[in-house]
Amino acid sequence: MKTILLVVGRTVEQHYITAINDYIERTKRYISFDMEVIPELKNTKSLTEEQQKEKEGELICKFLQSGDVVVLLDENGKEFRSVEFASWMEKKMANVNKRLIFIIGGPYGFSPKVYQTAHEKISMSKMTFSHQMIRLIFTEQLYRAMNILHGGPYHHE
Ligand SMILES: C[S@@+](CC[C@H](N)C(=O)[O-])C[C@H]1O[C@@H](n2cnc3c(N)ncnc32)[C@H](O)[C@@H]1O
Repeated sequence: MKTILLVVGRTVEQHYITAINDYIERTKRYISFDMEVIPELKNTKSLTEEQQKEKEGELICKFLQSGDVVVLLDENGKEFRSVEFASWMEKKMANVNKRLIFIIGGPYGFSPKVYQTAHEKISMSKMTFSHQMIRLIFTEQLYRAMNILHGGPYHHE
């Protein structure tokens, strides 16, 4: 199984880039994992929030292939403890043949079409984070999950 984190818009702040790449590299010790970036839209000032979400949604859907298992990161999704997320990942690793795609929305979230396409929604907290910050939170949790499954020393409880 290949695991992909699909995001909208490049990260420009160096402190996020360094930290996100660190967790991606650490996670790659355990699974095939990459972050794919859909370039940010141009001239968004002439678009309403709904139009921006629609256009971002079209680009997201274009990236998806049949057989993908699509999981949205969404404040209203299912919440896990870290050990529970590790077990959830373990099941996916056993059952998903091709690609497990986690998607982070743009600044205004997802279009209705993306919600319709998704198989599951996962929340990292009931609070809303920026679309940049959530990349770091998710990659850290994915690394933590892998470390838990391999009995590593990273997670304590
Ligand atoms: C700034 S938020 C968008 C908030 C927007 N109000 C909405 O309705 O989704 C940008 C993206 O970050 C992700 N995100 C933010 N907070 C999250 C959380 N607590 N759990 C999971 N994903 C989150 C989601 O993918 C969201 O689409």
